[in-house]
Amino acid sequence: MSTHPATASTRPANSEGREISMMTGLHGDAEREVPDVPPDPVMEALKLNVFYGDFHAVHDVNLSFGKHEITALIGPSGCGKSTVLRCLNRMNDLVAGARVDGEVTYHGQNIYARKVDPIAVRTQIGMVFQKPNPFPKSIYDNIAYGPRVTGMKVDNMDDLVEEALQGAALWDEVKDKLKQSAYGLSGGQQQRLCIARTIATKPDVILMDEPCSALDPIATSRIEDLMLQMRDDYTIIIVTHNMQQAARVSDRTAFFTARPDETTGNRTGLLVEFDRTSNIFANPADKRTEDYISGRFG
Ligand SMILES: Nc1ncnc2c1ncn2[C@@H]1O[C@H](COP(=O)(O)OP(=O)(O)OP(=O)(O)O)[C@@H](O)[C@H]1O
Repeated sequence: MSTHPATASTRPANSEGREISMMTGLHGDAEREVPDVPPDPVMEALKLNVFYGDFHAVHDVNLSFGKHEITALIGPSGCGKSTVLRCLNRMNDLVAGARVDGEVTYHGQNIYARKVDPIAVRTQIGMVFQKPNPFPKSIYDNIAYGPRVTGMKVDNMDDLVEEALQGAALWDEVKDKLKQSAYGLSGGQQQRLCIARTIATKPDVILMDEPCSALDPIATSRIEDLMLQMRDDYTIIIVTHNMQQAARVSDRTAFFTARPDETTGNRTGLLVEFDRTSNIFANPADKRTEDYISGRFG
């Protein structure tokens, strides 16, 4: 099993690589140089295990998230992608019966250490959900809400709202209707509003849990463009079922699968392979990755 990019050069070549790469629309390293290992890791998961009650949902995950990179978490349904993502900003604290073992570090500090405030963690490590979930408030108040409730020092809220909406590529579409309800926006606009709401509190890392799964292809494409723009300012970690999307936007990909327990049949998620996205799609090290990305299972 290869879970480290440094092993990439020792892998056998995959004769199907070119075909898979074309199938997924992979942009590859030609557009961006992706180093062998995640640069200046902002976050790391170290021997991460997650349980829901007695159920061992995720086994021993080690991952490193490079600064200003987009990392995609992919794999078949139930392999623990969203569970891992939720551990990265302690969202699993809010799930009854969930227990996390191991460490998640943010700039070297374990976010599960006793003295750490989970609210502060979620301010630094923001999250965008699968379904756009604007508050039943105006566009303006959706953005201003986070800074207000977290007591952020804001010199000029109008400027902050504009900056966040600009950052989410929504400003031009809403600048004349900031006081109107966010519910009047299209699904794609609502999702960009949720991204603007997340960036308004000035996070460092943005977690995205299938952010485009409720959107049409045009809205999806706008969000993907936005992610690529945002990469200059944020570290982004995305769960996606859409392999083309992982190939189009991410620098690095982690492929997970689920292994059934021989006695109980319970399926525990595990990391199979973590590498540069170009390697995962064109030259995967593990047969399970190759089978998945070429559509042979999952
Ligand atoms: N709140 C919960 N309580 C109990 N079990 C849960 C809970 N959330 C997830 N699970 C279980 O943990 C396992 C991993 O689920 P998770 O949603 O993380 O997988 P996933 O790979 O993101 O799946 P999908 O692609 O279908 O969204 C599954 O078996 C799921 O049923």
